[in-house]
Amino acid sequence: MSTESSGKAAKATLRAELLEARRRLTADDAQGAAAVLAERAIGLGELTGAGTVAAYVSVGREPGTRVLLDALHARGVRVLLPVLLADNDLDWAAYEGAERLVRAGRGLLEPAGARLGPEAVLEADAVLLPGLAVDGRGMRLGRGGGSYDRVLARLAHARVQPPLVVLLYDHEVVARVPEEPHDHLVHAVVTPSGVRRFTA
Ligand SMILES: Nc1nc2c(c(=O)[nH]1)N(C=O)[C@@H](CNc1ccc(C(=O)N[C@@H](CCC(=O)O)C(=O)O)cc1)CN2
Ligand SMILES: Nc1ncnc2c1ncn2[C@@H]1O[C@H](COP(=O)(O)OP(=O)(O)OP(=O)(O)O)[C@@H](O)[C@H]1O
Repeated sequence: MSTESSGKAAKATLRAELLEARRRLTADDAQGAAAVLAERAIGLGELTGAGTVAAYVSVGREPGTRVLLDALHARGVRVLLPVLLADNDLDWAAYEGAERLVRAGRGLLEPAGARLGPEAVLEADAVLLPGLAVDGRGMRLGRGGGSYDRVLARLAHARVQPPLVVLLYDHEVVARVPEEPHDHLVHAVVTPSGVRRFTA
């Protein structure tokens, strides 16, 4: 078996375990974590000077981003949110408040405003990306759609290097995330117990 296919299989196994663990979280667990995560994330140096932040709307038992989105929006930061395209690539639109979010496919909430195009993410001064796990190198495991792999490839191609930050639960910082050649490292992870930065 090639390194690539074994990485893919190992990712699928770890992804299933972590999604199952998230499903077991109670609403109270999730709400408690979201409040602490928001407080930590709002104070991040990576976000304090940012004029534009690319983020996402947490759904289900994902580590909560809603309080953070409102705090950034209230601070005058331009917050870009993803819009899932048919091929799993991401378009972007500005966050205009919770009342301007609409239900989309796959349980997602997406911004109702004008689509800015997939290249809009290149304007972000920091990128908050979803994940299921990260390891001590900053290797991230996503949902497997490859959406953020494409975002990260697009940033690398344009030679822009905004800080890449993942919000996770504590147990999702793991010893090792299986990797494939297309994977990119992130710079920091925020969990309820703290912030960890990775140096390449
Ligand atoms: N909140 C959020 N928004 C995001 C992402 C994400 O991971 N989280 N994405 C990251 O790339 C993109 C959307 N990609 C997605 C890919 C797969 C599934 C998915 O498998 N959903 C399940 C139902 C939800 C669940 O229980 O997990 C499904 O369709 O069966 C969802 C979003 C862009 N927006
Ligand atoms: N730059 C790219 N362009 C198009 N497809 C890509 C790119 N990078 C990776 N992919 C494809 O996306 C699929 C999912 O990759 P992977 O399992 O690494 O996703 P992930 O990083 O866990 O998820 P996500 O990026 O959505 O958070 C793979 O089949 C991979 O070949």
